Amino acid sequence: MTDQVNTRGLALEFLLEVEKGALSHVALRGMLERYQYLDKQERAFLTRLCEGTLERRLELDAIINHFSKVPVKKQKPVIRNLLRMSVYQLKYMDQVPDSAVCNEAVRLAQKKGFGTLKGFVNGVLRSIARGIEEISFDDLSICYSTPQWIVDQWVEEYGKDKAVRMLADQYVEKPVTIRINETKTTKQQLKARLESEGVTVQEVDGMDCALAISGFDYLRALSSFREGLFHVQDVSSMQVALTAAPKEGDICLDVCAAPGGKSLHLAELLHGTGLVEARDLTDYKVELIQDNIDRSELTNIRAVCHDATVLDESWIGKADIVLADLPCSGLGVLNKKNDLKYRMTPEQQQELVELQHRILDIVWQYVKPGGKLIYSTCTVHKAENVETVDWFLKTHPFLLKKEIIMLPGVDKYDGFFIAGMERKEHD
Ligand SMILES: C[S@@+](CC[C@H](N)C(=O)[O-])C[C@H]1O[C@@H](n2cnc3c(N)ncnc32)[C@H](O)[C@@H]1O
Repeated sequence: MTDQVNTRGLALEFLLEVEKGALSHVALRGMLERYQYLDKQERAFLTRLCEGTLERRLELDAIINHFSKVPVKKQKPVIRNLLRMSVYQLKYMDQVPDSAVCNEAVRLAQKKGFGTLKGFVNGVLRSIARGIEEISFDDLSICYSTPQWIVDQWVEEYGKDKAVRMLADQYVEKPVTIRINETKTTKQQLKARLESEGVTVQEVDGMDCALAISGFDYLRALSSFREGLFHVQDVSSMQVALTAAPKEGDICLDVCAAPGGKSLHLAELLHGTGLVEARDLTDYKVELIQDNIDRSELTNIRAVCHDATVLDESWIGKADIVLADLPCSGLGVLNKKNDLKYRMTPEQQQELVELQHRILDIVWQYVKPGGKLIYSTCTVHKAENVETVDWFLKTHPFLLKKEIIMLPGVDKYDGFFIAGMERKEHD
């Protein structure tokens, strides 16, 4: 590693940006793109330090508060984030010697204009380095660094054993799964191509259209990705288009489609026939879908800007399949979105439930009699899943054909919910 101080300085910049409200995955991607000159090992160190410090924040703060006279909340943002990332290294990055962690933190404090607090940073970190093995926390919220209200909701909805497995799953390292674009390549060809690009490739049990990849630097550096030979998608998300099971010639409408993973999957399953209209709320989101369509070179799909809460009379009774993969609290994918848990609130969850009801109340009208409505979310919150479906079925002319509930850490892949419903022939 050429310059760890620089790498740590970048991690500190990232943490400050996120504290000011930036989305962590956007900020991290932006930084890795700006600093492409970093070598693979430095990028891995930086990614781990940024993501790890964020995802363990509540635990790190509890450790700092145990050893520091000034509580985290009262510290200057630069100092508290510097301490958090240093404690993360002390606790979770065994390859970094404790003395290096303390020395680099002191140097960084000075470099950032906090020379007067060098003694404080050094004192707190050296006490933590000496005492870290002796402190532990019983509280699930601190142990798994997850806000108390989420812990309470999961224990109430799933019981303590499952809730603990769901909490622990946030920290399990998983390979990236990809869906093969079978209109452009085969599994064997793609496997060989990825291996020639230095990627480690594994089969995914029971999923012929998927592979698990690891050991690559970043996706856009792979020509196989730029050529649209695959799409990054979790195995749970792949179940959505598989549940929809489109027949050749079907007309499909995805009402909340960006960045387009499930729409593209539907279009691929149609083998060049039929149509998928992939909609989202803003021009920016529609551009994301369009980029993915361009990369995949599929011709039976188009991206359109439309607000799903507004009825489009021209589509009433026209769709064989309507996909409603709706905005949700995302609590099934905390493994991938490491700071979402701090941003979500019970009030926002309630607003999302209301939005889901509003959208479903409009979009069911696009389904032909006998056609399918697929409702899905990437959360485990029952009010957004089974309870929304119960409400929908009581008030709309549909039958439930299939319900899939996947819990992180309990089932093998991301937490996800899918309800496959069929419109009755007569309302
Ligand atoms: C769960 S994501 C969809 C993921 C997508 N189906 C995929 O597989 O790539 C939900 C999407 O709903 C969009 N959205 C939110 N409110 C909307 C609205 N009123 N109308 C249309 N789209 C909306 C968001 O912009 C977001 O892209």
